[in-house]
Formats: sequence, structure tokens, C-alpha cells
Amino acid sequence: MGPVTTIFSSLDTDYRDLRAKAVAPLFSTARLRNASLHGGVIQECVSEFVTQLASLKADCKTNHAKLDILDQCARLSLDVVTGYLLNEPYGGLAEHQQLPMEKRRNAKLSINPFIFAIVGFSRFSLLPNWLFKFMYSLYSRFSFSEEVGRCFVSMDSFARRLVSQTLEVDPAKRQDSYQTRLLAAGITPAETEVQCQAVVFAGSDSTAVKLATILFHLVQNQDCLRRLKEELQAAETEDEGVALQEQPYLLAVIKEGLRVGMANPTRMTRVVPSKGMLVGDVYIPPGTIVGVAPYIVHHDPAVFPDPFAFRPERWLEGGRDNGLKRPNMDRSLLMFGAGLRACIGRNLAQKQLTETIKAVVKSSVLEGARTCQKRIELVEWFNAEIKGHTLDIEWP
Ligand code: HEM
Repeated sequence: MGPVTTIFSSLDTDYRDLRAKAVAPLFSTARLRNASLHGGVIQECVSEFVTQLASLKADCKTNHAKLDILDQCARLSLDVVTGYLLNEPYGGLAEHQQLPMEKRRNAKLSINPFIFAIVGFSRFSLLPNWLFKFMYSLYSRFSFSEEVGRCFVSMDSFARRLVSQTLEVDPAKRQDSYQTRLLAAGITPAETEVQCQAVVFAGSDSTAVKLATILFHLVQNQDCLRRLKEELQAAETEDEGVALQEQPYLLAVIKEGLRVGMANPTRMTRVVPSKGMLVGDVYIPPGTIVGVAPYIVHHDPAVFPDPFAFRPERWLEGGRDNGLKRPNMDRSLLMFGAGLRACIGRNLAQKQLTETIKAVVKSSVLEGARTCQKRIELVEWFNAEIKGHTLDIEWP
């Protein structure tokens, strides 16, 4: 992000760890659970998302129109990440609410160009660094538009305002947040602003792509949708607060969605440390850049037969033992990366997915819908892009 090294881009372990450890408690399961209870920020965003989906559906049905679920998911993810981590939703869901229905249905989230600009330069990220820098400077020159500039300014002033509001409050009385924690760890306000922008990008796009992919497959597999609804209804009639392990089909749908959803399809790179390493009987010398690509391992037919099919049942075969853990298959799941540099936001992402899918399925809003394309096509960069930035569904 400009001259600032973020949690993502840092190669210096101490630099990265100071920042990542400062914000880690925000992703605890207890904190996330509270935010998903009635009145919590995640619950409020999800509930608004479902309400909007229902009214957009009614309008689409009357007017035989299509709805872009990717854009709806992008609005939700943006508000969940900002509302939960920065204590103020950016306003993705509220945007365009004042427009007449027809315009609202066709309007796209205004901050998209900020997200796409970052996704865009990730296409060069696997090049050697000197070539990346060259390509990036060319790309920035030719892809820059006034709209992109406006989005960066808007995101910049959002982050600046939140950080300066935090600084106005006595440190002992500050509300817990991403910015509060970074400032308390001694990070400068200027850097904190940039780290906040980076996490907005990190958390919004990937979660939106995964969620839209799951909804897309549920629309295409109305039997899955029915089975999920039955499971959720049965859980509701039992005790309040049924543990996720007691909803195996929901868990299986999410796992399968995370497997087939390609938010980061290309290889996660690592550098072989000073002693070198053995992979099987192959010695890889120190300093070699190695990597594994989720696209390859998630679609390995030896592990996942018929790998491009969305089949939550594959996680249930063999019973409900171990909370659906299937070591042979789990080992091939890399959607959040692996090791010390794995995704720090995975709990938040999974919570958003779980709560949203539950609420969408219970609302019946996707019943009878169909997708406007057979399959999802990607442009395969580090952050994959769904072709055309659109996933339309309709209710015939
Ligand atoms: C389904 C949604 C998400 C997916 C698929 C995803 C995926 C990833 C992947 C593949 C990496 C790189 C891991 C590696 O190199 O091993 C990563 C890193 C990261 N993610 Fe996520 N992510 C998601 C959601 C989030 C959210 C919600 C946040 C925060 C709000 C977040 C914050 C980060 C950060 C800060 C890193 C850098 C970690 C580091 O380099 O130390 N992500 N994510």
C-alpha cells in the first residue's frame, strides 16, 4: 500500500508479528460469537443483507430482472469487516438505498474500483520482484482513472477519520478495535491508517467471492438448499444455540464452498530456509522459492472425485465423526494458506459465511432461483477475479 509495508507484504518476521499479534485477539471465537448474537454487528449486517435480498428478489420477479449476487456479497463483506474490526460499517449495504428499485438493482458498490485495483496488480505478484515493480508501475500508469482515484481517496479518508477519532479518546477508554490495538502497540497513526485499508481489502474481496460462490451453488443445487433448510429447522426446534458440529450439513456446505470457491487460486510462495529441505526424496536447496496452488490441490481428482462438482456430501461420507474432519481431504484444503503466514482473518470469514448462509437459507429467498450462467469463470491471479465481476441469478 504505497510506501507502507503491511502485514501482508512484510518479509521481516518481527515487524509482521508485532502487528499481527496486536490484532489477533479480535479474531477470537468468543468475540465473534458475541458479534453474531442479536444486536451484534455481524448479526445486524447479515440481517440487513437478507432483508435487501428479499426486496430485490420481489422486484426482480415482477420485472423479470437479474440480480448480481456477487455485488450484494461484496457490500455485506465490506460492512462486516469494517463494522466488526474498525467499529464503523463503511456503508456498502446502505449505499444506493435511496434509489428507485430499478436503479438500485443495477447499481454497483462504489468502492469496487479500490478493490479491483488491488486485485489487478496481484496478477504480477508471482513475477520476480524487479519485474513486478516494473510491471506494476506500467499497470498503475495505464489503469489509473479518476474513478479509481476517487475510491482510494474515499477509503483513505474513511481510515484517517477513524484513526483520528480513536486518537481523540483517552487510551484507557478507547473502544476495542483494529486501530486501537495497532496504536496501543506503538504503530504510528499514519501507518495504522494504511494497515486498516489493507485489512479492508483483505477481508472484503475474498469473503465476498467465497460467499457468492456458495450461494451460486446452492441456487444450482436446490436439493442441497432443501436439505440445509431441514437441518436448520430441526436444529431450531431443539435447544437454543445448537453447536455447529450438530449441523453437519451446514458445515459440509461451507467446507465444500471454501474448496470450490477460488479466492486465491495461485500458489502461496515460501522461501526454503537455510538448511534446505527434503520433499519425499528430492532435496530443495536453501533460498529456492517454492509454492503450492489451491487450484491444483482443491481439484485433485484422487482426493476429490469429480472435483469441479459442488458436493457437500463428500464431507459427510463415513459419518459425522470428528466434527467432519477428514484428514485425507483436509490436508488438501489451502483456502486460508498454511503455516505462520496463513490468513489471520479466517475465523471472521468463517463466521460471516456461517451466519449468512444460515440466514439466507432460513429466509427461503433463494428458493426457485436459477443462475444465469452454468459455471463460474475466473481470471486466475493471486486474488482471482470472477470474470466480469458479476454473478447474476434470476427467479423465473
Ligand atoms: C474467505 C475469506 C478469506 C480467504 C479465502 C483468505 C485467504 C487468505 C490467504 C490465502 C492468505 C495468504 C496465506 C498464505 O500465504 O499462506 C491470507 C492472508 C491474510 N488474510 Fe485472509 N482470507 C480471507 C479472509 C480474510 C479476512 C476476513 C481478513 C481480515 C479481516 C483477512 C486478513 C488476512 C491477512 C492480514 C493476511 C496476511 C497474513 C500474513 O501475511 O501474515 N483475510 N488470506
